[in-house]
Amino acid sequence: MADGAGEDAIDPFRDPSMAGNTTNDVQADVPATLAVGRNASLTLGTDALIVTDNNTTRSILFYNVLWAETADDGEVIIHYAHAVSKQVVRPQIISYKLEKPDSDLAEAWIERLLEKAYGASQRQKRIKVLINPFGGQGKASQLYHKHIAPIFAAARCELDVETTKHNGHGIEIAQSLDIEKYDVVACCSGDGIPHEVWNGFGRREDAQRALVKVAVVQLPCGSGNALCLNHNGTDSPSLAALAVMKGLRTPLDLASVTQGDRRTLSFLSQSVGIVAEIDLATEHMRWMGSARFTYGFLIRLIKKTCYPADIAIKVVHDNKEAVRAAYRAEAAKPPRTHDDRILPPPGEACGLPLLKYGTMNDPLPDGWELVPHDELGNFYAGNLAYMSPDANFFPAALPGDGCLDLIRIKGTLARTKSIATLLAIEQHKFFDSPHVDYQKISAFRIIPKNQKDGYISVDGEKIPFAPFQVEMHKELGTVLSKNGHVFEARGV
Ligand SMILES: Nc1ncnc2c1ncn2[C@@H]1O[C@H](COP(=O)(O)OP(=O)(O)OP(=O)(O)O)[C@@H](O)[C@H]1O
Repeated sequence: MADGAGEDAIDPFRDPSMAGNTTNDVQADVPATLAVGRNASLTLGTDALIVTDNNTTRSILFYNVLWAETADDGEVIIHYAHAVSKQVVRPQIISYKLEKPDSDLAEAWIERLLEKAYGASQRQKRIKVLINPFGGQGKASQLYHKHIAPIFAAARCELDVETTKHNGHGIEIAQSLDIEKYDVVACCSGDGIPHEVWNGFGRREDAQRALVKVAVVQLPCGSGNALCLNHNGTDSPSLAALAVMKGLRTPLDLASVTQGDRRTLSFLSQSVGIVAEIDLATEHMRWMGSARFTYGFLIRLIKKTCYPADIAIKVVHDNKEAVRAAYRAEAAKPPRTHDDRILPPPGEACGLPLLKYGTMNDPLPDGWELVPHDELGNFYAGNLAYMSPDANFFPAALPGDGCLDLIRIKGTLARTKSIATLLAIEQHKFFDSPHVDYQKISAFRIIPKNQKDGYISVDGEKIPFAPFQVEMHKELGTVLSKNGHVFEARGV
């Protein structure tokens, strides 16, 4: 996973005026170097701020610069995230007095620094922080105060912190949130709170405005932190906080899941079969962290179980070559610098989009065909790539292609082959495994059969063991991500 937090050993003598200069005309005459004391200077390099002080030179990546300002006495103060280890960054400050006081010059230079530090990412985000005190091993509050809040504060964000009080509280908070006051809802939790927040937005009369306007991000404080892994490329709380500070607004497809009379929004996955069972039947083993998924898989494999169902699928790309081509076409595009979706105006009624294919209660849509899957072992539809830190289950997944990636694996597969298939995930050979059926789809209906009871997982939450239907909504939700258009996962 890429991680841009380390202080690079870039060439400090590279001419900063030669490359990567994104400054506008107003700033063109601002010098790159600020003389700060007889033997010290601050220089805006290509990727980093170069600090020369008494013959020592070091660089601070622009990515790590959180804020800069002048103090009353004219001192230039720069706040940045300092890497104290591979997994932890902490805010630090450097401050220097200009050799010749010139507040206009200092302000202009700081503006240029912040432009390089933030690029297309919004500065001083207004953030509603939600902390789930029961997320993961119950340490969300501790993690927030130690690793996350200091980064947000150093970046001069406006923070409004609330602790969730009960199951479903995230839905209530999002449903009544004054969305004009916030740019981001940051969930210090597992994947459960983002799921609730998007569902809370989905219940509003201005659902589409809320879903486009307010980005939902996760700071990894739970046992399942897929949202963060995929968009920030890390499950370290402080690195994720830094990534969120620098995150680009990125549209994310969301799916409607209908079952009975309920319509739920799903951002992560829907599963029936072995993965659902592992996800839901091993909740009591949360203390194991993500290892519980591997453990659960091995235990269940011994049984070699089939989960028969009738399935209808609306296919977009029906074979691996077409899936790979779609992925590569998107990955080849330059990073997104702006969000070009239309934001419905405030006050306009804009509830969730209508369902193109109706609900599970409607007759099968025209052209759909229910196909018996009597030997089904795993039906797994994913919207993101990583499902857990070592599990890039859906390497071809894309945030805004309007598709779910669908994996089907037979339950009759020999145990040795099943284990080889599991191991193939970490070796990045899963996608090409001949035992894995992989497609991109826009909707499906699944009707489990010949089983009294079982597990169905939507975003890691258990839903009743009954038929359900899913339909994708292209770019309905919004996240912040490192590169704006593909996940922080190895693709295909
Ligand atoms: N104060 C609370 N008391 C009890 N449950 C809560 C509270 N706040 C939030 N929850 C619930 O905790 C559940 C799990 O949350 P979260 O995803 O943050 O943690 P997690 O450890 O990663 O769990 P999971 O692995 O199930 O996703 C959510 O369904 C949420 O509604």
